[in-house]
Amino acid sequence: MSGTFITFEGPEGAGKTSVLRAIVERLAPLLDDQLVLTREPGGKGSPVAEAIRDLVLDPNLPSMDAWTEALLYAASRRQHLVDTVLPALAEDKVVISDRYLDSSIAYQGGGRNLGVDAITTINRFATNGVMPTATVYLDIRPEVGLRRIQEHRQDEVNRLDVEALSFHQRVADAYHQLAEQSPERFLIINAEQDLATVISDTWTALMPILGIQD
Ligand SMILES: Nc1ncnc2c1ncn2[C@@H]1O[C@H](COP(=O)(O)OP(=O)(O)OP(=O)(O)O)[C@@H](O)[C@H]1O
Ligand SMILES: Cc1cn([C@H]2C[C@H](O)[C@@H](COP(=O)(O)O)O2)c(=O)[nH]c1=O
Repeated sequence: MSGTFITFEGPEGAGKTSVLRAIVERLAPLLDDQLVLTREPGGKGSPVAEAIRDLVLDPNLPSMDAWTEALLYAASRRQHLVDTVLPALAEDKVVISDRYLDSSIAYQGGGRNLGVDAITTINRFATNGVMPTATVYLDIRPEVGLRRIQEHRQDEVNRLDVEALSFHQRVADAYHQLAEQSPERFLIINAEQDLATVISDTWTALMPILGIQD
């Protein structure tokens, strides 16, 4: 792996989609075809991973065993790495992914109570230890993020959105633990600020990693 691998993480409604859109708009003219924007579960250029996404997020499925869910996320991740992330990094590109393995540790390890160690083990196996260069963490209290979604967005409700607040609190707690353990990788952004400030803070944090001068 030689390119730059940036991941965006956060609880529901943290603003990943909005912030990523703005960051990519600013980066695209600078990086041109050296920039790859993708997302998990699923991923750009990975039909198998996308098929797993449809399954794992389907709100109409009655229930799914938590370990099955964890394995499906890991399988989607594996396919996305092989199809999209690793080839781009081998060409020295900048890959930005909306979510990666920290999501599994937070949602399945924390939210579903499967434990951080077990989910880390499954994902080490799935990723062969490929870790992001840096991770932007949009830090928001779960109740604030969920309120944003309820107020502004009625579409695309997935199986995780509808979990209880206690689930989302465990997700946020697990993210905070990860950030504490890997301060060199996590760029923590206060996502409760107005959107323009969140975007500006994110840009400032990413510039040195991307070797860009303002
Ligand atoms: N800083 C902000 N302040 C107020 N509202 C915001 C802010 N950032 C995003 N929003 C609004 O909150 C809602 C959720 O934002 P967005 O879809 O970007 O978040 P997300 O993290 O991608 O959500 P999800 O976890 O559901 O994918 C949108 O309606 C968006 O306009
Ligand atoms: C990668 C990954 C994702 N999830 C959950 C988190 C979200 O509820 C959805 C993805 O939708 P979003 O638009 O990015 O918010 O999937 C998860 O539980 N585990 C994972 O590994």
